[in-house]
Amino acid sequence: MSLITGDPEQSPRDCSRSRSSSSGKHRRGCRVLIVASSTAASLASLALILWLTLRPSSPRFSLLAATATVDDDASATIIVVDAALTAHNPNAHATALYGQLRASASYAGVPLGAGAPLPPLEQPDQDDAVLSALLTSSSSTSPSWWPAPGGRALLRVRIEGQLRWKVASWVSGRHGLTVDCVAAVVPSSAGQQQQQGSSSSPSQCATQRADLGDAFDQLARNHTAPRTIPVVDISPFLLPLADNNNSPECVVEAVRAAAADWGVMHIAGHGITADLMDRLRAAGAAFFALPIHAKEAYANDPAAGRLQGYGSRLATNASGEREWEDYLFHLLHPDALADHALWPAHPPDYVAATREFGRRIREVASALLAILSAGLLGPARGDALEKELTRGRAGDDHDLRLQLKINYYPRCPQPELAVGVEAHTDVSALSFILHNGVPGLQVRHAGRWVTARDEPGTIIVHVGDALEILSNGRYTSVLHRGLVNREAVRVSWVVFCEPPPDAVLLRPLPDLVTTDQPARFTPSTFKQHLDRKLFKKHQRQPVLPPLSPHEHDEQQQQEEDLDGGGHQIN
Ligand SMILES: O=C(O)CCC(=O)C(=O)O
Ligand SMILES: [Fe+2]
Repeated sequence: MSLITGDPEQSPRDCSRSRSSSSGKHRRGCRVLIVASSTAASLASLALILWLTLRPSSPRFSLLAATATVDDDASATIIVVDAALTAHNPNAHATALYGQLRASASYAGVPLGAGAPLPPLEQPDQDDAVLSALLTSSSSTSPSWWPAPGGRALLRVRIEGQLRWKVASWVSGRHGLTVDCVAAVVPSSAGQQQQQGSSSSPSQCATQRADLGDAFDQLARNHTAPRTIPVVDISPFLLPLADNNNSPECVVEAVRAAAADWGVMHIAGHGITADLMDRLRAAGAAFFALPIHAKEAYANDPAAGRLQGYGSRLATNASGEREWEDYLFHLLHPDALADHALWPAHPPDYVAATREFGRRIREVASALLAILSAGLLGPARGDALEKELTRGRAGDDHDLRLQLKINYYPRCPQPELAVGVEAHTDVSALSFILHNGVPGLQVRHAGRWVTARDEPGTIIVHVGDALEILSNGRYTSVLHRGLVNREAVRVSWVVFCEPPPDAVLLRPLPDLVTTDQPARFTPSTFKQHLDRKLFKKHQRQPVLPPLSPHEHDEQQQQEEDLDGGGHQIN
């Protein structure tokens, strides 16, 4: 009996043909799938490249004018706020699309009415647009908190909404937008002429930054993160007679690894007593507790080139940054070069405690430079970095300079709108930081901001630009910033350890320059490096991104790749 049936579909031949045709279909299907997915991938990467190259900077807002009018009649008090803001789209290739905009105003934390919707707006690149809002509130009694006639009211005018970007025909997702402006107005009554002084003067507005926030919240978040700044006990180099668990070789390796990977570490075993650190803290805190006129006796004048002394950045500065700090800055070492007239006479222990701290930090700086040199060139070359930073010469003119900056960050009611110190790298070789235990310092590591923990008794050490240059990039000048918070005043004492400004040429140590690893930096004096950085900083446009935290991290990284930020006085 034949197994061959009359059904062609069942014959082995047909069967094989049918198999080959199905695998042909399968191959065709696969090809289509491959072409489709590679087209989608190319389009996605094109969109990504487009986004990365054209990534827009957020619009900038300023308050053009605001008036407040009060109409008291028998039955109600009606307050009308009329505010006009300008929005500037600073981008060259991106249109800003604003939607769901709502304006509101408040006085002393009390909302003035329910707010008012604003029409959607499409703003072409480089365009300026005016947003105006008429906000009315009505209450049955005259509000007791309203300023007396002729008095000034600080009104908060806020615009919230959504922002999308349009680049060619591509439109981004929605980002939240919050704009806060403060308007100082003298309210007029309804019968008065408008000119009778109710208008506020133009001022900058702040755009909320998703990456900022209260330093305490950031620290709490950090506690669940696995990454923390390394703590290294350097006592074998500074306290050789102490009971050390570590060998000098282990210390060299731990410091080298921290300086290369993080550019920052907490150092323990530095030999500076808790008593001296407490005296320094008490003296600095007592200075900032003085009345403003007493502090202003030491005022600096950066515009006139006088950087040393007492200064304040409690405002939006010229480059659009909203830094929230007071500071005192002066040379600490060599003592003979210091201008002691700028060292506060009050409290009485300021000079003695600060001078003694300077002496001790100078010793720690030598020990750390020896450890870091050994980490680059081996134990026999422990003197290389300090020699290079001082040209191997003795005397005050060639000695390392120590500059002290005491940062005082007041409590900030809206920490998401301000930053203590903007992201920057220090120009110094090393910076030593002591603080009052209140969180705020954040360092950049592997694409994320990490909030420094309080490690009692330790001193934080940053690698600065000068050391990154000398090490030909093996040590990392750490990007960092200072956050503020609602609850507690933060004070930090930063000692910048630098080469003399003109006497030393900063360049990679010759032993670290090879054909495989050519010099990554061109030689310059410390002063030239500082000037170049300040120049770049002032050229830079502020970027206030209304982006989500992770987008912001990327954007921040991009900005950082362009320029590590500058610092006027370190
Ligand atoms: O306050 C801090 O911890 C850091 C301050 C800082 O980075 C600076 O003054 O350069
Ligand atoms: Fe700094």
